[in-house]
Amino acid sequence: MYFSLNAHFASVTPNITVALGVVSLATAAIALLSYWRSFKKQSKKGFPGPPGIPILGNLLQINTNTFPLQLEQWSWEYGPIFKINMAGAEWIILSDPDVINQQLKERPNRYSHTTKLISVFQELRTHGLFSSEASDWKQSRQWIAPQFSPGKVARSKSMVIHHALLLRERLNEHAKKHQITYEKWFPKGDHVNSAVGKKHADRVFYNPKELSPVWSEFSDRAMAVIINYAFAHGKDELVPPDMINGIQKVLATINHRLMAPVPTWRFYSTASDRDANKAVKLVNEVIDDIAESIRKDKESGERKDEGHMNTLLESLLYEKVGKEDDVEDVELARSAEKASRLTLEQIKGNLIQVIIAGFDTTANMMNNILYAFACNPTVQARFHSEVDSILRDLAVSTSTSDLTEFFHQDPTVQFPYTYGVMRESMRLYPVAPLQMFESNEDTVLDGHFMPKGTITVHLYRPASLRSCPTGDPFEFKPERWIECTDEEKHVMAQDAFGFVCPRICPGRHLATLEIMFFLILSVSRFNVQLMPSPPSATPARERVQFTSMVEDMNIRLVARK
Ligand code: HEM
Repeated sequence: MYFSLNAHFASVTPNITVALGVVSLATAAIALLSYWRSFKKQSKKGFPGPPGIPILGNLLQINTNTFPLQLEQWSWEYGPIFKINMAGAEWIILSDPDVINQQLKERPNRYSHTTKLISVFQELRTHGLFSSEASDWKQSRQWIAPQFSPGKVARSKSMVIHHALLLRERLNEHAKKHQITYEKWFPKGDHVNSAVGKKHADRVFYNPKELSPVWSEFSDRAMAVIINYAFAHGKDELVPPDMINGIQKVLATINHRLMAPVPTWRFYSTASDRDANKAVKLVNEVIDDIAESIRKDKESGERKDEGHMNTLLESLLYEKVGKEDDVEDVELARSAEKASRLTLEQIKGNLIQVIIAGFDTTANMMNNILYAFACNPTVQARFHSEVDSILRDLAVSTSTSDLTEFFHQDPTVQFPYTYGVMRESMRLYPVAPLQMFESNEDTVLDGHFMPKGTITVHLYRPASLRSCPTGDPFEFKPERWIECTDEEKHVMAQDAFGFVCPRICPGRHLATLEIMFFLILSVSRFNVQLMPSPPSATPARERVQFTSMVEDMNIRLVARK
């Protein structure tokens, strides 16, 4: 019986299979056709946007490492408001400064960071100001922002100068290595002559991997500055050397998770997931130890002298800071008072986040400035001459105290051209070129309905270029920052640290001080040059992870006499 049934099926199955196959193919074809029609119809109405393919839309045209550049190219083609289709979800891409400003002002009620970004930080126990929203954000912002006021940052001058001098030493080592590489690649004199006539003469070499990259030096110094500022200054002995490396791993894991299409770490942990968790645990333990040590200092009355740079953690753990007649000090005291209502857990999450937000951005900015110098030798020469003429003998000084005494003024005022270089690099090579937001309610944009949950991407560079109030917006001209009016400066500067909105970067004064000292005291001692490269060389290009930077720069440092 069993057999006969099988046999019966065997005899009718081919006919049924063919019929079913034809029906399913026809159904699929009809479904695809109607999807394609509705897709075409959708593309016609509403905002313009690049054509995509059925079902996936523009998804396959997006490369996770270079997508800001891709979106920017489209923004020039399709205008300041356009849309892309990400596998059925419509994303709105903005480079209209007014619309961007309006949306930023409407945070956190109407727009917020994407749910994915928030969960990535929460799952790694690094949740804090940057990843929080609404009242959570307000509470953190109230005690963190005053801790980065210009006055408090100015007290860290000596510490930053110390790291700028260390950076100079490290860059000198790179310059020596670059010289060796240069002489190997382009040998002169006897070597070339002796190679003439040889059958397989190997006179010129090129392998960019041999050029020692300098980014890690900027990253190490920027990390050291922010860790010192946050909690480590004066307590260095409590910071294990592997902590810095660990924090870099945490950032790499955050990058990876933000880009990952599937949250695999929720199901199984890879070695890098485990490393990141270990690193977060270690930072937490270090902060615990330092907090305990501060508490003991406080009990034993060993509070540091006035003028001493209190770390962020120290300021928070002393209930009262500074003099009552100083507005900034009163703000700091209020900030400490607000923080005293938080648990150490909440403070720790924020400290880790401040480090993450502060080191990569600054290091990448330094990297991009070097590239700008290499591409603009005339700008570089003018920068050298400004630093040489103002610093004179101090240009080669290695004394932190002499230099701290010299820099009693704001370096952005003392060195206006160098400040212009920094701002111009931020304008043309921004490290935070875009941000993504999710709408928390149904909205209407330019007459178009956007349902709750729509993703909006802000493209800051084309927005800033579109609204540039000075001439030649695509050219690298630091002098525009000196020659412009205050109003023009305000328009040009608004994008780099997060437009003018309540969430403007609280670390901007520290980042500016750091970049200025790194440029004046370290980079000014070198000529940054593009290494000659063959036509087949990979061109320099911006790539984004958590933040963006120029890669494949192929530069060398030549120590100045
Ligand atoms: C060149 C260096 C830097 C650049 C270009 C930069 C840029 C930005 C931008 C564009 C935002 C706005 C994000 C938003 O709108 O949600 C931001 C926020 C933030 N930045 Fe920076 N930043 C830099 C350095 C720093 C430093 C040194 C610190 C450390 C103190 C820091 C800490 C933060 C924090 C905590 C936030 C979140 C603020 C909030 O959501 O209220 N940044 N930064």
